[in-house]
Amino acid sequence: MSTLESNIHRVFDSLLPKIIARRQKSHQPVILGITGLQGSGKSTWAAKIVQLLQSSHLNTVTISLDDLYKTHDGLVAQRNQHPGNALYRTRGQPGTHDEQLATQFFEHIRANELPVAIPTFDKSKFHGEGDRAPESEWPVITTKPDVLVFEGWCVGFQPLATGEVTQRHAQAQEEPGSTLPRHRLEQLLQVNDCLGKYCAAFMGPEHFDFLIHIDTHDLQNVYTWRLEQEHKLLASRGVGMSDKEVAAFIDGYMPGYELYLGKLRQGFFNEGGKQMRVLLDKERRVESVKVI
Ligand SMILES: Nc1ncnc2c1ncn2[C@@H]1O[C@H](COP(=O)(O)OP(=O)(O)OP(=O)(O)O)[C@@H](O)[C@H]1O
Repeated sequence: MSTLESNIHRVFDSLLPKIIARRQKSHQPVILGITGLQGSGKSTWAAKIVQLLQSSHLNTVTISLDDLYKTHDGLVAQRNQHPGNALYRTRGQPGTHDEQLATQFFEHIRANELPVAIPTFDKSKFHGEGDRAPESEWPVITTKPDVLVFEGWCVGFQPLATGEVTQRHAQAQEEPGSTLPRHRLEQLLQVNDCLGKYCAAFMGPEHFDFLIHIDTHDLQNVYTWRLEQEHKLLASRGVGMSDKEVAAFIDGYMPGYELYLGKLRQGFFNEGGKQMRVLLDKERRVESVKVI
């Protein structure tokens, strides 16, 4: 077993009894969130955790926040409505997902209203801009899930009060390296407002039972990981972003990290014991795991 696998096992082993206990208390599926920085391994962790849950005889389904994007038309409309907002130039930020689709999906899952189709987004459409896959291609859940694993880069983020965003934006003008000054305050507030709507509808602490947060001490590591990933892609497939494109891509996520990671690190839930903070070092080795 690789080191990564054994680390995932370690986290899983401590979470499993809690998941089973929660499952026995309610008919609703257990909702486990997995969140983490770009390239930190969210999808890898999610896939392995799903596999381990299945082998523990827990019927498990999974969805990524990436599958809940607006249609291509919706993404274009969002971009056109906010022409000056660089954060809406591509998909990714709160505001680029279909809140109604997400809300309905989670409501059906929670109410065990089957069958439920899992929304699917095809990133290859429109030269990589992506579009929702036709509904006929969505996988369908026909048996009651015990666990739903919901993975996404901004899962666990919670909106800040307007005054707090204003203050952080003002302070950041003096902070070398901060990406916040690259955006106007109202642009950050637009995203913050959408995040608030997501949390009220389907992504707030009350919508999850447990959360795994994959984090690191130094956000610069995110650039290193993504560069490595793209270099591997270039070597194996001959396609991939240039180093400059990678940096610009990651830059788009930094304002979110700068604004929302503080609260997530302190704790997503009001009560303790439900969040696991996995801290990775520069080589993506697990440095520590803390239950919050
Ligand atoms: N701990 C690790 N050590 C080395 N490589 C890793 C580790 N975790 C993941 N990887 C590799 O890094 C790449 C990105 O992993 P993965 O897609 O799981 O990350 P992600 O956080 O979901 O990324 P993204 O945010 O880009 O969707 C994959 O090629 C994966 O095999």
